[in-house]
Amino acid sequence: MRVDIEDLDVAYAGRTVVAGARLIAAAGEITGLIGPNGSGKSSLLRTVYRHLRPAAGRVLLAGTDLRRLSPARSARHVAALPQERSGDLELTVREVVALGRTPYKRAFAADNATDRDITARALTEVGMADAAGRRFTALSGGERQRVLLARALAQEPDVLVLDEPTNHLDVRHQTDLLALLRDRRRTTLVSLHDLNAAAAVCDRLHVMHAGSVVASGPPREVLTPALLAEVFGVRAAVVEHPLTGDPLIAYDHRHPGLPAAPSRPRRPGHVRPATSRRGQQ
Ligand SMILES: Nc1ncnc2c1ncn2[C@@H]1O[C@H](COP(=O)(O)OP(=O)(O)OP(=O)(O)O)[C@@H](O)[C@H]1O
Repeated sequence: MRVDIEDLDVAYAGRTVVAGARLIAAAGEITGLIGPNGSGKSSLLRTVYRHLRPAAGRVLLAGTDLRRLSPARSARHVAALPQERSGDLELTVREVVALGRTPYKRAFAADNATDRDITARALTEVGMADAAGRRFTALSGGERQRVLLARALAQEPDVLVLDEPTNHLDVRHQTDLLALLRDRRRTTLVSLHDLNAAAAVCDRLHVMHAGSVVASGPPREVLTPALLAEVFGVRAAVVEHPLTGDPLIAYDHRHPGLPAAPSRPRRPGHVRPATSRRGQQ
């Protein structure tokens, strides 16, 4: 199910932090959002999982304005792993994951056999089946992250929205999570700080800077030394990953960052404009 973000503004108490963002998350593709701290990635994602209302513009789900759907209906289509954490849930791991079934149930209805199967499968997929009976609050940060991903998977959404899903995860679990996303092949909108992970897993990337989408395209076209310098202020070489052939960014960690980029960078000429629809469904 395709997601269109059209001329989106997001504001907090009248302060605009995302301005005129346009992008498409094509059906069945993994669409990555990258950008420096504070560039607006979470704010944009919050409008897709309806934590925030757009100040202007629209989010379309398969052509329908999200705001025309009831919360329960949109929750059957869109599930999120947000940054704002429900950290104090006094529930077991299994109960937290079962919350993903809520949009399919009448108020206060108990889980049926299908709900229990889907919950168990989601826990297995994230490698947390053995922890099903533990208290959620007793888990480590990375374990909580995986349980909350299982909750989103149990929601059986058409669209997964993941805000920094690899936060807290060790390298093995990062790799497993990214493989899971690739295998599931559903429409996924994901923000990532790890640009090498983004290069490996995303079909298309959108780069945010100071509230605007400044470049869009396949990772190979977007992740260039010039863009990394201009948007992220780092010196880096982009080489070919010796095992996978994906772009691999080799950062120069020996020297401080480059001089601060202007808040509205020039759109790099070699990157396809953000509004391009070529190759999208
Ligand atoms: N709840 C909020 N209330 C007020 N301002 C906010 C809120 N959340 C974010 N902001 C501001 O909005 C701007 C964009 O923040 P946002 O969290 O969307 O960026 P981000 O790209 O996700 O950053 P990061 O990479 O650090 O997670 C920042 O200036 C931030 O301070």
